[in-house]
Amino acid sequence: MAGRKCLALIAHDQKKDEMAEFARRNEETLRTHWTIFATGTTGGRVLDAAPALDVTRLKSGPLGGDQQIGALIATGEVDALIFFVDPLTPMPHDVDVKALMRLAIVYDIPMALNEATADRLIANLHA
Ligand SMILES: O=C(CO)COP(=O)(O)O
Repeated sequence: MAGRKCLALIAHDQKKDEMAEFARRNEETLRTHWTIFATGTTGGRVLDAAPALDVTRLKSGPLGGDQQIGALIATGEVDALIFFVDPLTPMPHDVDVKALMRLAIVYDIPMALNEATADRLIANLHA
């Protein structure tokens, strides 16, 4: 749908419940105003929680999904990134996570790393 913005969603395993709840709680706003790209497992959880959403599932993060989202940012296709990061668990693909955040900074994409910021981001950007 023309005029919709593109949102990238990612959540680490310990944050996936939070992401599912975020999607469920904001289903109407997300459905109306946002096209969503998500890493594989996160996208599955989001669709389970909010089936009406337009979600394209990419590869799982550890298998390259973070880098796919980075590529979309680099080509100008992502308007905002919501990444619920688990700060307490070491990740084998930590370099990919850092690279993705780096691109979000380079291309000046609004980036929410927790729920409080994510709520404000989607509320402000869809207008
Ligand atoms: O690991 C991730 C981000 O670094 C998320 O990937 P999944 O959504 O496939 O679990």
